[in-house]
Amino acid sequence: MPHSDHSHSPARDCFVDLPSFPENVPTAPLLRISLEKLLQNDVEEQNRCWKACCDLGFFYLDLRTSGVDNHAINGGELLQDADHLFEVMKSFFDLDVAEKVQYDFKDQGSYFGYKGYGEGIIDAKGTKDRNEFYNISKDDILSLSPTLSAPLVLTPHRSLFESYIHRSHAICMLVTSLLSKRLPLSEQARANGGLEALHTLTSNSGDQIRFVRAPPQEVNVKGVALGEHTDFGSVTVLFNRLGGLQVKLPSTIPPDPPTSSSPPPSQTETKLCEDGWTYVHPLPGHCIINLGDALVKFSSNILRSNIHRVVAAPGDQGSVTRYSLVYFCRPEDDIVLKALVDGGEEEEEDVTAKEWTLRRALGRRKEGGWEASKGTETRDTERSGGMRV
Ligand SMILES: O=C(O)CCC(=O)C(=O)O
Ligand SMILES: [Fe+2]
Repeated sequence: MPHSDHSHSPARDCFVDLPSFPENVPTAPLLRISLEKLLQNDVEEQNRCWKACCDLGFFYLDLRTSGVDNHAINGGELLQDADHLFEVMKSFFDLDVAEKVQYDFKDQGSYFGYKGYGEGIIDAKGTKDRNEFYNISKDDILSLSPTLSAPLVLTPHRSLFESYIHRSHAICMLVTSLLSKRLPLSEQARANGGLEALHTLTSNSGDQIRFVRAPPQEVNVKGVALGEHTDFGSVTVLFNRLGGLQVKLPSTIPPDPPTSSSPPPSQTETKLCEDGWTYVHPLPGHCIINLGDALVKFSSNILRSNIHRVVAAPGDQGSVTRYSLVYFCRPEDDIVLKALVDGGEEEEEDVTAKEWTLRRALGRRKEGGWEASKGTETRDTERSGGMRV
């Protein structure tokens, strides 16, 4: 059965006012899962979603619903919040660097707030990244922790952040509850409420909104903006509009071939598609969902947290500034990241979600921190060789 089952409809697949995604590069065959069908408890769609979570850990979620939304989950309103946040993040990134750096809290041991351009590393050699971040803490916005200082352009938008957190978290819980039902959780883990009970919105956690900006790169330099990584948490909701996100496909999943061979892709783009690296084609009306390391650990490798990175956007898209909006849903701070399934693999050490996130996030902020910032990628490499637990 082909992994990819989506049909391309060019008119629907373009974002207005942005160059279109080129047809001459291979793309990742992410399944398109319909939120509407999941909300209708469509078993076939649940099966596809489960399969995507085990095979690749990445899928598109079509948020365009026609009225089946419930109080917590509303695809159309989440899309509206995301549109609004793209505008808000531009106003933040447009501030002077001198102002933005006032909100870099790294020296206080926090990964919330601003990370300047080149202030993170993308590999073991210490190569600098090519993007800026601004991380907003869920606990701060929901008043579960002290309020961090924030620039004036952002403070009027706290209620938008709150709405976006609620709506994204609800999507993450929909996915988590589907996975919780299908995993062979131990009796104890199930009696304790399954995976959902580890992600209560009102408990302290490292959940965060992230704004990302990457400027166009020089044509002959075009390289990696955000180094290869797996996400640390449980479920990630991602909105991007320009290409540049790449996943490293396991050998069992071939990329979708380019739909046109002329003009040929640039040498840099061809090089960026070596070793299984493949572009993800952003789709309007959809978010991209991917799973993080916490779910790999809870499921003892049944679920997949795939390696990904961000490179310069391909084709004409490379001349435009790239923005993306992310929501990271993570287990509550005190939860120990260990197998919750019967007969699961033992972890080498007991690490709580809070320790894990701090170690991984801050590791990428310092030279020589690469090793400490690593996640479950090694298991990923073993699995891409065909190993399945
Ligand atoms: O910008 C993107 O498309 C992906 C960003 C990402 O992977 C991350 O922030 O963890
Ligand atoms: Fe990521």
